[in-house]
Amino acid sequence: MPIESPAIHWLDDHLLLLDQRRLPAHTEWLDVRDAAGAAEAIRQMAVRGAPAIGITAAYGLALEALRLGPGASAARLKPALEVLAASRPTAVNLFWALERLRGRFDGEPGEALGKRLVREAENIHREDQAANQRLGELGAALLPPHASLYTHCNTGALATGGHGTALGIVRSAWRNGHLKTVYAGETRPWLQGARLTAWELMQENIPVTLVADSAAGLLMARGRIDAVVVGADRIAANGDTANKIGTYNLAVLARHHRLPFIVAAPDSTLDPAMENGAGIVIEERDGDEVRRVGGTLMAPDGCPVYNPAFDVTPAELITAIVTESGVIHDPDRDALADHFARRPS
Ligand SMILES: CSC[C@H]1O[C@H](OP(=O)(O)O)[C@H](O)[C@@H]1O
Repeated sequence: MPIESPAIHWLDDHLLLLDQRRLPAHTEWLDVRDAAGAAEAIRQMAVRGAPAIGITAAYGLALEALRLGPGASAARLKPALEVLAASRPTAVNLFWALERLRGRFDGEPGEALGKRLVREAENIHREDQAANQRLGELGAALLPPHASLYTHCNTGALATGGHGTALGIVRSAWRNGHLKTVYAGETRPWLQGARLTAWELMQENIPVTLVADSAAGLLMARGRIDAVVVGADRIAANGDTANKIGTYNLAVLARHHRLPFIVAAPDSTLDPAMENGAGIVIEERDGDEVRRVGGTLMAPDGCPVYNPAFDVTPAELITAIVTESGVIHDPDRDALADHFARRPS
């Protein structure tokens, strides 16, 4: 008998929505009823994007407490915490969300504990939606009218009520007339840009052109890009930023072409305990994600593969980091003003 709770409905909606998009069959519809199910949804990337991963982990832990019912206690939830924390290593939002729920363990155990955890998971979800709306507005305000943006990967928009982080900036810029078009990098090997960003922007009639990742340099060299906008999975205390593999390449290209490179992420992506990017764990994923495209083998079967899912962009290559708290890192603030002043009107 499924446990009736908002968490389940949300997870079903989220996973179902991915399923309804008829994305290349990456995931059959996952039936999430407990922490192990939520961890599998995160591991399989049925739910992906740093904020969405944190929200799903929170709901997964709450589901576990509901499943335990009168027997729910901090001790009995420990294995669930561990299986969720082990699902993916790079996005700090996952650990931040679990810590938020751990902070609600004290007090009456049992059903009351389950209710407290559902409430906290819902708070995290709601706060993230508001944060992404706010940071979208703040980021869009950095852009000149009719900016052409380059995006990489996707930014968990689905789980944050359609705002996302970099996509939050895109949506706000579109609404206030600061957006001409978006060039969405396909983002090999998982193709978040092709499968999610292009899909989401077309749903909202926001001008988007899908490009191979390797086209980014030509677009910048030909003056087709005004700024690069990306999300983040973990931002160290000095501003070094982990994001989808290929982000660092774009930051070097943007610097060479003197283009603003903007990172957009909620405060829950900040990791003040991490001094700099050297200590950020980079997830390595299965080689078949590179060997195969849509399930079809494109490389010799068994060919050795190195498949890091993230890289780290040094703070000095980042023009601005935007969170709901504002522009919190702008070592190169002049780059924005300088670039946009140079643009032909
Ligand atoms: C605001 S989403 C942040 C981040 O998450 C994505 O990684 P993945 O698709 O592997 O979960 C990507 O790095 C996004 O930029």
